[in-house]
Amino acid sequence: MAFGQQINNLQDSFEAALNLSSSPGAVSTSPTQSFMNTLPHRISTAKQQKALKPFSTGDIKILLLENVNETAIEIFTKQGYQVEFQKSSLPEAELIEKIKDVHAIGIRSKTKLTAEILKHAKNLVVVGCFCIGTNQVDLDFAAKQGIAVFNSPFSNSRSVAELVIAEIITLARQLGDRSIELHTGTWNKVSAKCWEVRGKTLGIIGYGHIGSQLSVLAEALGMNVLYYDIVTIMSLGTAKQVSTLNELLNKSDFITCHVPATAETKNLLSGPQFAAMKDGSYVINASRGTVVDIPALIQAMKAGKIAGAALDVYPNEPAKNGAGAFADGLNSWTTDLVSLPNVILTPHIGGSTEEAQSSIGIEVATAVTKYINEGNTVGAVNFPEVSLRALDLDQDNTVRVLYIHHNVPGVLKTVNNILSNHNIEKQYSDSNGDIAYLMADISNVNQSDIKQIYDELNETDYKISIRLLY
Ligand SMILES: NC(=O)c1ccc[n+]([C@@H]2O[C@H](COP(=O)([O-])OP(=O)(O)OC[C@H]3O[C@@H](n4cnc5c(N)ncnc54)[C@H](O)[C@@H]3O)[C@@H](O)[C@H]2O)c1
Ligand SMILES: O=C(O)CC[C@@H](O)C(=O)O
Repeated sequence: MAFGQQINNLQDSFEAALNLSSSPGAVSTSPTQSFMNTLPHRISTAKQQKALKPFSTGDIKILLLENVNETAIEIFTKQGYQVEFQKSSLPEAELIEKIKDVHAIGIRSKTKLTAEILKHAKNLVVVGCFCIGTNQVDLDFAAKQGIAVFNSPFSNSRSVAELVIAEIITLARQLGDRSIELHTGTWNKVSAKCWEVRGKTLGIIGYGHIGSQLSVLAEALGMNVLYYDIVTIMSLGTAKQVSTLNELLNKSDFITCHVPATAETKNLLSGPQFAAMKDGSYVINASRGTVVDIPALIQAMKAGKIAGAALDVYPNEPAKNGAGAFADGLNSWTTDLVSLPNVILTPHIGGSTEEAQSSIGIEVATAVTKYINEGNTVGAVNFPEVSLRALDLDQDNTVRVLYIHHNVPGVLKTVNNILSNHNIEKQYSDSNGDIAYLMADISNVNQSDIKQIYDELNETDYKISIRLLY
């Protein structure tokens, strides 16, 4: 049979498989003519690594929201994916409409991918969070739907740490107030309650990527550094870990939060914690808006207990830029907060630098592309991390099986019964809680073998989704 004819038959059999399946990932398994037309060319370049494609790259639809960096757009466009780009996040109803149709979505911190929204995402294979935080995505629900989620764990850490350093000095010198006064014509040359930061103590809550980077910068300014974390972490420089949050609060002049949004960190700093701080201390939060109880902070500032605060994050944040967006309608305490002296308010820009955004764009877009094209989940935050070495370009009768399933006894036995009728070149499987993921390269298969493998896997119990790459 001529090669072109074989390819056409293979395409038909995949399209048939597609029509038979009802799994969430099934839409992604069928090659189309445009992809198939590129195959003879790719195969003729012997001894290079084979570029696996899930189906026609031109059919892959990616929705990028929240002004994701152009480096990501370039990477996706080079792959031939269809990219839709929006500067802001979308209202829920519009997001639900759009998400029904896409295979990948790229977001930052504002887009909430709740179970309610993800339920509509029948074709969605992967979410790219172009940021550090992933609390805006229902990670468990996504995993149960067979949707892998990737983020960028540290590309903007340095930017946040630098912002916090700037804020420490800004608060200590009341720079925000002096600047606002002078902008409105008031000359107010004062030194009362303005301090050097040298010799002061910085208390860092959460000594991860950002907290530890900040520790190094603060020591370079001559500050003493204490930190509190739920895990024991090696200190950098001469920083010291303390064993209780209260100890940190009692001993620090500046307290800064760098923890994720979790049930445990909700209102981590509230009335009792402000009361435990030294008189005249300063509070900084560039982590998540849930971590600091802002009405309690307002009270502590009004009582003169806290001398200043810098906030970059809020429980509710506007969906897009614009005048009037930050108001009592969004957070009821806004008027009270903005009227306090020595409060620095920034619109969630801790990670917003050219350097950070461009490297996040590259990092997350590359991870998403590798998952779409190769099934590689290294770096996924809700999936087991599995990777198989690439196929050689001349391995043209090989199919890569990606099988996402519930982690229950007996599944692998069933799956390997199906696969073991063929030559398994290599195979790797891992689990993460309830979700397990198997990658296998099966060689010497023809189109009817591939269709059979697909159909049989599709019938297995506990399957979540299947993709076949070749
Ligand atoms: N403002 C911004 O633009 C911006 C930018 C990047 C990250 N962030 C936020 O900052 C957070 C921290 O970022 P990171 O990269 O340093 O994260 P990380 O995961 O590297 O570090 C977080 C640290 O917090 C600790 N921790 C968790 N729960 C804790 C608790 N209850 N008490 C004390 N410590 C606790 C962890 O053990 C870990 O060491 C992110 O989760 C993200 O939400 C904000
Ligand atoms: O860019 C953003 O929207 C989020 C930045 C930051 O909070 C993060 O989690 O990386």
